[in-house]
Amino acid sequence: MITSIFYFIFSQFDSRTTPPRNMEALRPKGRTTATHIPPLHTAQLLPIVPFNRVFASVYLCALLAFFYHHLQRLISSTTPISSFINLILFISDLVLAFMWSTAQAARLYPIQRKEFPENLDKVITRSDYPAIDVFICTADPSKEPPMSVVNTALSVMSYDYPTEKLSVYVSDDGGSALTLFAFMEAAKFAAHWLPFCRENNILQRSPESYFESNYSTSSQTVEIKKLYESMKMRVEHVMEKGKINDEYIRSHEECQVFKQWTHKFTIANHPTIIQVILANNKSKDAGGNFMPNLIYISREKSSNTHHRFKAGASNVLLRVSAIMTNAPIILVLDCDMYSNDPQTLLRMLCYYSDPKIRSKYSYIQFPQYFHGVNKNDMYACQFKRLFQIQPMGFDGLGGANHVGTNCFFSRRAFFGGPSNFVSPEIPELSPSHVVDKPIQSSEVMALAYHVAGCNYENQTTWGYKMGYRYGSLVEDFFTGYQLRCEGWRSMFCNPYRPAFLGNAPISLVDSLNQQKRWVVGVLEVGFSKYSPIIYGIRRVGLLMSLLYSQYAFWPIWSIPITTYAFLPQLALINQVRIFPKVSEPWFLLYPFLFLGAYGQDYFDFVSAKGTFQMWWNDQRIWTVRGVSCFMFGSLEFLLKSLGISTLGFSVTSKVVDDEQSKRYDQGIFDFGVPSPMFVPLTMAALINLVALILGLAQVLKGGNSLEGLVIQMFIAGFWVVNCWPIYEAMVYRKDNGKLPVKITLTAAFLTWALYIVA
Ligand SMILES: O=c1ccn([C@@H]2O[C@H](COP(=O)(O)OP(=O)(O)O[C@H]3O[C@H](CO)[C@@H](O)[C@H](O)[C@H]3O)[C@@H](O)[C@H]2O)c(=O)[nH]1
Ligand SMILES: [Mn+2]
Repeated sequence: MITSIFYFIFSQFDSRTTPPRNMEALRPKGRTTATHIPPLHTAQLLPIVPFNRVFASVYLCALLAFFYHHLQRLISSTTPISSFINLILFISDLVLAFMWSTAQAARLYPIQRKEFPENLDKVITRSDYPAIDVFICTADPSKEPPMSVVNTALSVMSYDYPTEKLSVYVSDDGGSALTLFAFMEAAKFAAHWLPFCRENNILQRSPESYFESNYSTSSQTVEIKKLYESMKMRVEHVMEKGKINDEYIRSHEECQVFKQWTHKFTIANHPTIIQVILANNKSKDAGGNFMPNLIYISREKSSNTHHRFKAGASNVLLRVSAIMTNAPIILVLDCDMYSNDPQTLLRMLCYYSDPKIRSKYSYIQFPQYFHGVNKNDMYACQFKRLFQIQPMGFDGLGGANHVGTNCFFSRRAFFGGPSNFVSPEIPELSPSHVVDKPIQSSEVMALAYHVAGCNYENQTTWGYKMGYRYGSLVEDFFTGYQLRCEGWRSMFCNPYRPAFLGNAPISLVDSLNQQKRWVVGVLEVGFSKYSPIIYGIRRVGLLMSLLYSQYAFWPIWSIPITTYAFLPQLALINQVRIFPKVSEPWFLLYPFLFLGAYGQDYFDFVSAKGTFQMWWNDQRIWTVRGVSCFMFGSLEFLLKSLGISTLGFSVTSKVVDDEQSKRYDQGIFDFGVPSPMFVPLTMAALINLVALILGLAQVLKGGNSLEGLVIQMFIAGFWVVNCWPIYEAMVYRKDNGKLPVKITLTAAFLTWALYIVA
């Protein structure tokens, strides 16, 4: 009964979205047609959905009761101090309840898709496959080793796909000759690697990962490994030296190419460089087959113009590729995300071979999976909820969230809504424009240079109505959301074998800094005129806007997390009871709400191939984020909004230091690089320990009954368990990853000051 009321309310609010309740997305395509075409894809609601809906209703009732109790307490507060405490608790719990409701939006209609690439040849012939442009962005050769970028490119160049239909575009915001050198070397190696993969039907086509795996050794593999190692040696040698030795330059043309890096060339000020490294009408591999196009682009930079980080780079890629190949489908990749499955393009075709789908769906998002994550993912870098679990919920509501990489776009989606085409300023950029000149012809090259210029976007709608959207450091989230608001649908495709694998940060500081950037980015969306709670709700419906709000307001988690890290503990130390006694009926709500939310989250997590320990670490890092990057990111957002600071896009390092990586593999926390973000974290660790000890002492002395303090003691104990690695790092570790003494002392002093004030 309750469920149906709940269901009814939501379906009323949500009439603008057309989730699969209209069954369109759920029906296996083709099964019902007269010609008996085998299905290319299916979609199914997850079996857990009925339970989720019932549980959501029950939980909602408990929440209503809980807030009734809260209000009662708030009204009946007698002293200013108790009003203050009750108010803070009320706000914190309100935030928790809001975040709970946003998470429910993902649990009401999650769907799982399946593709059948084996049926593809019954529907489309190879010669009719659409062309595909692949975009790979890199920004800094010192943080993103060119060898790893090159591996990403090689893994996609060797896809099981007609090579003449593939073009790989590399955007280098680092403007580095070394990166271009690496690509020129990679192109030579590709002439051997591509036929090798094809002939031997290799599954792992990133050479680095292939040679790390258990591959079968034959004389051919020995040979190809030698070629790879020699290329790697040259690239790494050049990286070490920081310049390209003459001995590595093999021809007059190559010499001319590198002459573009004149002495005036700097990262912030330089002209555009576009280098066609391989052209599919000219370059042949060792077996005599044509190779895919491979094009290097370093867009023009000038310190007087704003470059819009990755969004700006992606828009240059969109324009240059339009001039050169203008493929209708675009695959966007971060430089570390290599293809882990050569059949992925065929999976994508299971959807996009149907023009009806392409006219409605702007993108197909594949999840981000990572290699090299330690056994229990101690920094919770996999973001299972963001990348694997909630996208199914988004998808069921009509559109998956975009996560910046591993995504197949329909080029048309960058030019206005499905029925509202926004025409670009020159016809050559239009998705319907047919390229009829070879990519290296002088007209094509001249136009490509023109559209890559740093002032090209002035007086155009690039970044606002066309292309990737500007205004947020998480351009991926913002762009995906805007496309959804424009009326595009999108889908989430999560095959059993991960389609792509990337690097996750392996030190605490790196991961907190990455998420601090995300925090600034999402708040830029949450507090913009496009905020999901105001603008979004009218365009995408209540549920979808709730779901987008979860991310747009992601850092408000820090309000309840910080409150529960300090307030009950300070009260405990001062022998003040702030929660109901065990004997009061209201008490029961606390364990129910806590265990209910945690339990359901645990279930979601293990359903996405998680383990108990991974989940445990994940909830620990969630509390860590609450008192560090969420807080600091929000502060930075505030400063940025006030025009006081201008935080940029600090690229996450993909370089691994040996000692650090050893600690990571052993599961030891790394605090080595001092960061102010560690201070509130250490304070939380200290105050909880003190509160727990004093609380226990009081109870043992019999001065205060345990009955009234159970909840406070439990919270302090819970934090102490979660903070265990911090105590270790503070007290008895000697390695370079221990907590810097400076941080411990500052935190201890501030904790003491807090105690005095309280
Ligand atoms: O000015 C810039 C900055 C970054 N990048 C590229 O953007 C990608 C992502 O950067 P990374 O440092 O790896 O950021 P992450 O936080 O790991 O990336 C996630 O978050 C980003 C938004 O903050 C999205 O762009 C990414 O796709 C998404 O994977 C990399 O390929 C960079 O080379 C640029 O091309 N130009
Ligand atoms: Mn990354």
